[in-house]
Amino acid sequence: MSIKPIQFKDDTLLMIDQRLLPTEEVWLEYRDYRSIAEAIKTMVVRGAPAIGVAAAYGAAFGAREIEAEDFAAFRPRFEKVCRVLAETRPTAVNLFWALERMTNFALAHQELSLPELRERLMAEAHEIAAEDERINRALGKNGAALIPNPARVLTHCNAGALATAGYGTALGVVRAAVEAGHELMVYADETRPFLQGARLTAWELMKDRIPVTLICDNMAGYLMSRGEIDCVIVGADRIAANGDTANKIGTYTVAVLAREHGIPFYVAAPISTIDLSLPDGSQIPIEERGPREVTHMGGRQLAPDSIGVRNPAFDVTPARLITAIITEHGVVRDNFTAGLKSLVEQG
Ligand SMILES: CSC[C@H]1O[C@H](OP(=O)(O)O)[C@H](O)[C@@H]1O
Repeated sequence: MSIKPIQFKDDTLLMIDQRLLPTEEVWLEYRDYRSIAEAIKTMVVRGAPAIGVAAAYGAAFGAREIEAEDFAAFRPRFEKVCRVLAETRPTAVNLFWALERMTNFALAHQELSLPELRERLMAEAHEIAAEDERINRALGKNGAALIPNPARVLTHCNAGALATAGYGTALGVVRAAVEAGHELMVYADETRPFLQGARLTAWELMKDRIPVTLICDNMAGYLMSRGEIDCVIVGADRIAANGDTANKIGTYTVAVLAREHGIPFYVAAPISTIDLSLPDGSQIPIEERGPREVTHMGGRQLAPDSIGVRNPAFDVTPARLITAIITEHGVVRDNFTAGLKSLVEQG
């Protein structure tokens, strides 16, 4: 049973602190939108779908903090809550998808009393969380059919249960393949600088007793050249209308290597990660994070003081390097523009 990194108990949001895994399993408690926004920004909670779920809960808690006579007075204050949450991280479109859904829900129910609206908004956040896990299981089943049996699967970053409300997207495909009886093992890229692969993917797969081997990011090409990788599967933070995909920094590098070696490269993501408003990936905002993630590891300084640092947290893999995009509504193999539009319109 895969972990649920976001839980709601006794009117409190509990989120596992993903900055401390794998050595410390610390659950933090949240009851206000500003602390939830800080948790997203500092990557206590991370992963596109999980960020969306956390933002939905942030909006619901924010609504509870608003004292207003009527909806007309409530609305601008609720929109401010959503703005604070929207300003946390720019790349994962799930964040904005969730906030838009919460805003539209409030507008559609503005005739309710404010106490009732507040409760219904919290219920909507619960629904978004519950839907996410159901979506991941459907996505996993759609993707499992693509995984060879046996298979050595390379992943990058963490698109697992820890990156969602449960089960995972890329790792949801891995879990579904295992549940379908596939014999497989996973090579997990460590994924510098935040080490989601080493710290999170390795940890959650070992908890689920799925064979996993950790590699440094610069080892993937060597293993591919020796025929030791059968397919690659990654998550996504934003997929443009033509299939260009933003994902964790280093994903593009893996995709180029996979193409060079004739290895299938799969992207697994829910429909809420598809952004049809962007015709291609050139306009996807790429988050730049602080230098300390690069210059320090575990509190130890790795580079000279005042060294110049770049730290883009994502890159964009062009659709031409992607074999298929796996969603809960089905798999798109080529002509991504038409295929993705059709999947999104299935609603
Ligand atoms: C299903 S998670 C999608 C995506 O989010 C991660 O980014 P971050 O850890 O910075 O939130 C990574 O790119 C995953 O592939």
